[in-house]
Amino acid sequence: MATVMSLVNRRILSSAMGQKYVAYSSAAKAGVRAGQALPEKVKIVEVGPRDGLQNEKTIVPTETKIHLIDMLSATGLPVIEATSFVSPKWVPQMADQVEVMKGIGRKPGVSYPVLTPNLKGFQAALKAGASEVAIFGAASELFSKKNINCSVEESLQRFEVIMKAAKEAGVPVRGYVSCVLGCPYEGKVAPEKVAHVAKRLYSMGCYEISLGDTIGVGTPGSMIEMLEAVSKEVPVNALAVHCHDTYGQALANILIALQMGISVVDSSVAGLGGCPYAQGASGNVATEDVVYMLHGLGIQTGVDLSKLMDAGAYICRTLNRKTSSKVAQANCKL
Ligand SMILES: CC(C)(COP(=O)([O-])OP(=O)([O-])OC[C@H]1O[C@@H](n2cnc3c(N)ncnc32)[C@H](O)[C@@H]1OP(=O)([O-])[O-])[C@@H](O)C(=O)NCCC(=O)NCCSC(=O)C[C@@](C)(O)CC(=O)[O-]
Repeated sequence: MATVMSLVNRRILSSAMGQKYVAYSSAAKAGVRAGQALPEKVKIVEVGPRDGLQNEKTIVPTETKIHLIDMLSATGLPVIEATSFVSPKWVPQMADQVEVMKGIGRKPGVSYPVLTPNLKGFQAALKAGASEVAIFGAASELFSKKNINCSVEESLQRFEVIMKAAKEAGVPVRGYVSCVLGCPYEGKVAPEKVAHVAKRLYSMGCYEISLGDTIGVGTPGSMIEMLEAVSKEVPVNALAVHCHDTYGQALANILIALQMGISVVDSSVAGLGGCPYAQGASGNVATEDVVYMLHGLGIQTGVDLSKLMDAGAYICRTLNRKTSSKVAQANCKL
């Protein structure tokens, strides 16, 4: 942690002095190599409207979802995951996916991907006007079974079918790997398993692979180990991290990922969320907290933090819940 703190201090100092920052890390054992620069820019993938809301117990009105997405569109976020085309029997909260896609005001330059577990979901997404989709696999057999009712291998075969249809339709596809740092049913997950699934998704044509710490159990140590294994199989510039914050490790894990060359971070406004098939998992890391940290490091995101906090305050007020964002709490926007 001392290394990370001095890294942060040096970044702030050197960015204040207008110099190009270079992080000299002593964590070489862990693969954080001396001389590795932090990225100048980070792309934030906002997953609140999908990952955040999918776990809400009471059905959120469609207009609320649309208003949230429209508010997020005004913040400068480049990607907002809007909904998912999954079975309404499995995730009733996402049953209004078509209305959400029809109702949102799409801002030019912003991408609104949706989750598609199978060809049926992909076709419905296309019909509803989705111009980007995401397929979602797992590094754990039991989680795959609980989440999408098939084995990891079967899921990859299903995804090949989606990829073929997506290529024909000219739709870019993002790939998720869940349980990269631990599984609610199997416990520890070997980094090699994560690397295997990530490689398969990348080889079939996903332009980006998002590595999900679904239950937020990872630490900087396990994150480094996992990223070392995955980056042997998938170029680091095609990787993203997707950290839940159950154990309060998400920002530290993200900082490690940045040090290792990753420049795409998933997060959820107000820290909304959790996976319905990962009991006990808390929400994603709050987007407000990620933006605050990145801007503090002198890294550009293009996101207006104040507008983002307005969006977070809106959804928390509407759902009558407390924000999980420390930054929002500190700024008393609620
Ligand atoms: C994959 C299935 C569908 C398999 O579920 P299944 O029951 O095996 O599917 P099936 O093919 O046997 O079909 C059963 C019924 O579902 C219907 N169906 C089938 N497919 C669809 C579809 N696409 N859209 C709408 N309906 C669909 C189908 O038509 C049929 O309807 P019925 O004849 O009984 O009336 C199901 O397991 C499912 O929907 N799972 C989704 C679970 C989910 O959304 N989980 C949360 C997202 S993943 C996540 O949060 C993790 C992530 C990405 O954030 C990263 C991280 O944090 O790790």
